Amino acid sequence: MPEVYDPLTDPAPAHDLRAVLRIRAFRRLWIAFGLSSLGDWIGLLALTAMAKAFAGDDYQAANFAIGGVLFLRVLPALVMGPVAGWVADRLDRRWTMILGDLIRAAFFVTIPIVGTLTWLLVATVLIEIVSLVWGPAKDASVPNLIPRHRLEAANQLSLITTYGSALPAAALFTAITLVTRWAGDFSIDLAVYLNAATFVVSGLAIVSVAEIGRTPGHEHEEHPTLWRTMVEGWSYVTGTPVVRGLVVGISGAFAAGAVVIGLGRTYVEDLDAGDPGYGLLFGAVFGGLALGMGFAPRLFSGLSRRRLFAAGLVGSGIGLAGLALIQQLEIATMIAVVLGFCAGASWVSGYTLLGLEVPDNVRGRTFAFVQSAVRTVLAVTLAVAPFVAGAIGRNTVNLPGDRSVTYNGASMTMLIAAVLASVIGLVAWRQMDDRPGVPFWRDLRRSFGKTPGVYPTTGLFIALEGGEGAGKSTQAALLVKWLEEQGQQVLLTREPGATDLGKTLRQIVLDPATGDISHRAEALLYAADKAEHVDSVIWPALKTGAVVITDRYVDSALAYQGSGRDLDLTDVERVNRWATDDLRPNLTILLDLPPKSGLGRFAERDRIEAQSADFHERVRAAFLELAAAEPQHYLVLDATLDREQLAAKIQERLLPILPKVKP
Ligand SMILES: Nc1ncnc2c1ncn2[C@@H]1O[C@H](COP(=O)(O)OP(=O)(O)OP(=O)(O)O)[C@@H](O)[C@H]1O
Ligand SMILES: Cc1cn([C@H]2C[C@H](O)[C@@H](COP(=O)(O)O)O2)c(=O)[nH]c1=O
Repeated sequence: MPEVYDPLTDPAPAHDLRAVLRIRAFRRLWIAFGLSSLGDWIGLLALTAMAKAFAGDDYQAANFAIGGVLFLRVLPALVMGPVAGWVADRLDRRWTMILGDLIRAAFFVTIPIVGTLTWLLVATVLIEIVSLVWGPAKDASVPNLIPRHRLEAANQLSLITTYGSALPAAALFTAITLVTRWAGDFSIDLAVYLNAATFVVSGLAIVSVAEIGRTPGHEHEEHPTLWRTMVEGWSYVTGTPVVRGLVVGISGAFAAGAVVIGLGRTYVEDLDAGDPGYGLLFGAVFGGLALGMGFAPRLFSGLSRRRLFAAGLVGSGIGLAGLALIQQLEIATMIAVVLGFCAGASWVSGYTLLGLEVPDNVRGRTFAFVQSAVRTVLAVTLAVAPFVAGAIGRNTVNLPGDRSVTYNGASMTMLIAAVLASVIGLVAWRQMDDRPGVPFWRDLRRSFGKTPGVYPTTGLFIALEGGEGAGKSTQAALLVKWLEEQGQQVLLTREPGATDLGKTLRQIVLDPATGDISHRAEALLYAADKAEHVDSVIWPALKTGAVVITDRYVDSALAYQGSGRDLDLTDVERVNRWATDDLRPNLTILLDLPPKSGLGRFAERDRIEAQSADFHERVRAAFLELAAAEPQHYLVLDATLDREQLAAKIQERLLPILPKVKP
């Protein structure tokens, strides 16, 4: 049985990489794939060096041998991707990975022993085929080992480890070949044996990750044939708009990157920048990529991942257009960093979305499909882009008034790719947007640099939120009763009005006699109630280990004063975070009800209830938006259900996260 991890048991922010590594099963898998990646890179370096050695002194033969190794590493993915996905979804993923590692180790060991170029090339293909199965089995397992809200951080770690291990691998390879120089060609053999050893250790590390196992819940399913699996996988990818958008988008991001790599050489030639310029451009794109993967999720922590994915793509397109149009190396380098950043942001969020949105039983196939699509796009783009650039050539167009514009093939091809990447980004946006009607710029401004918040580690903090008459007080009372039956120490409180000061403030804000007051004054009165409430009621109770239930909290201020009154949401948020010391509920239960139904449950109206229907509609939409931005901290319920049904759903959600009751 997989360990049960609940998002609420570890209060660390979602993007905290250390929190992901605290999850034992993931940590072990991470060590394993870190070693596999290290081995993979050492293997690539060692095999190209060995191929050159086998080819002898003939310059042309050596180039063909090295090119052969590189080509054969890409080729199997084009042909074998769907088969690899079938294996990853059908077989026990843990054993697939263990055997995969051991088989790869065995193949590597045979290469220096057999000692021929032909076997080296054959073994390269066989190793690559095994890797093709291993990768999707690993990618598809990760979402089962960690809570949903940590998947992005886990993917950041995976990508950083996979690509970042190239550096230590290069250092290790150099060290081995330098230290064992006396051994001649045998020093490369040593590198290959070391590489095989990393695979063996990786396989052994996976033995201890029992949580991976076979896809839970699918043990008794019939096993479809390879052909049916492929057809089903294909119809799933093409027939599910979100997944289709993701696959098209990820391929687009890779095509944009491949254009820069494929045309970089001629592009810098046109800038008279030569080899150093090429190195700079290359470094800028990859540096930006690493920054995007590492920092974009944290920087835009409040932005919907679907939006971040599509916006990253459009950003890459715009960056590419900038590169094409600006013919100055310094500025081009800065643009290349931005381009890489956008592509990195898109890559990590796309990868995370695949893990979140694709059901477990087709996840292996989907990852394998993406792997094949990406490699095909890379191969085709790398081959076609220089050809298109060459066909366009260098041209000068004469303009009226003795003016002329000179453009070259590389820039023009980049411009074409820029338009394509932007269009793909927009198509992905249309297919996937999960916040229709919310303007992107407003969303972006709000999400930028949001603070992670403080989640209590003693006791449990629960907020009930929703519009007027949604049933919060009713559910709060039922919840208190149930929690006490569970032996919990419970405190029920509310906003505004739980303290002496709060009672006075409540009277002011809700009494119709108060009339119209400044919206900012209203926001500050509610915030003052919260400050007193948190300091004198909520924190002291949490510190004793109690379950604190508050009937309304900060979300009410964001919805009523922020969206209802239309104050600047960032300001309202800042004031409320300050007032509450950024204390956040472990779980917010949102009871969603059309305002008409809720208001219809009362005869009398207080000052806020008496606001317009539009006001209450804005409030409802704002609550839903807040929940959608951080689903791991919310339980959204349809409040038209009857009281008992709602209470049962709340209990089911809370049961696994209740504090341990002291005997
Ligand atoms: N699930 C339900 N179905 C139908 N009526 C309900 C339901 N839950 C509560 N009610 C009724 O709706 C009215 C409002 O309920 P309640 O006071 O719990 O709502 P509330 O969200 O706390 O309201 P307020 O906006 O004043 O905070 C009460 O008369 C209650 O009995
Ligand atoms: C906390 C909080 C509340 N409000 C509004 C929402 C309601 O109309 C009232 C509280 O009445 P209830 O019967 O206790 O639900 O106040 C708000 O506008 N801003 C807030 O921060």
